[in-house]
Amino acid sequence: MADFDLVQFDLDGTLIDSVPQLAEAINDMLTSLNYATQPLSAVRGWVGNGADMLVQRALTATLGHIPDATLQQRARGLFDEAYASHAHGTLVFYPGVLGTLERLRASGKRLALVTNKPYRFVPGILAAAGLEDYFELVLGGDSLTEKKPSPAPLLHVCRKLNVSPARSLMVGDSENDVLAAKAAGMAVAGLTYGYNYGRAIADSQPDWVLDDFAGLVSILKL
Ligand SMILES: O=C(O)COP(=O)(O)O
Ligand SMILES: [Mg+2]
Repeated sequence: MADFDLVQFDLDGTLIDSVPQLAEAINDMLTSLNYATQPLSAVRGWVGNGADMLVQRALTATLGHIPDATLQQRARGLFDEAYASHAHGTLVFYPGVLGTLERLRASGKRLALVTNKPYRFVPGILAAAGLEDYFELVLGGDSLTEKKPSPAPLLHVCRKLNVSPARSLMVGDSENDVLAAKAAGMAVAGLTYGYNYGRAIADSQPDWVLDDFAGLVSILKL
């Protein structure tokens, strides 16, 4: 494997456990619509394809069928309103994340963040987490016309930062991260502790399977 100059990180389920805040927002949305709330464990299985899909999956589980466009749009507005107030709630990093990011930064690795979360929520979350100065470029799921599993955002970062995909490593918890990286011609490390629709990340065959974020130190030969 090549040496890597650039590391692109996923956010939810990789750096922070954001399901508690997402579940609060989903349940505020459901309550506003006079539906019963959903358990955290269910919400965990719906994360990965951005806010529209999260809302659609929650409504589909509640109604027993896919919501019509009017309800979907109304629910998405309610979700956004609720998530804006919950997103910065007690943020929980996974073990090893802060120390490892600091070590990567100190070693001169270039770092970027590519999440499927709508961009408008991301700077506030990074600031609340104290991560606002770590990433040279931050993309949300709606920053470009395509989100992961499309390789487009990962390739966009490579182009903008002038680093070839072959010298870039993707780090994520979901098959969307692995598929995007493989399609971009990038190596990828998959973390086992995040959200992958309840499936094992190893099934997507990332180049490395890590139980612990600090495992990046040896992949990056620090
Ligand atoms: O918002 C999502 O669905 C997932 O976000 P992520 O890409 O940071 O894991
Ligand atoms: Mg993720």
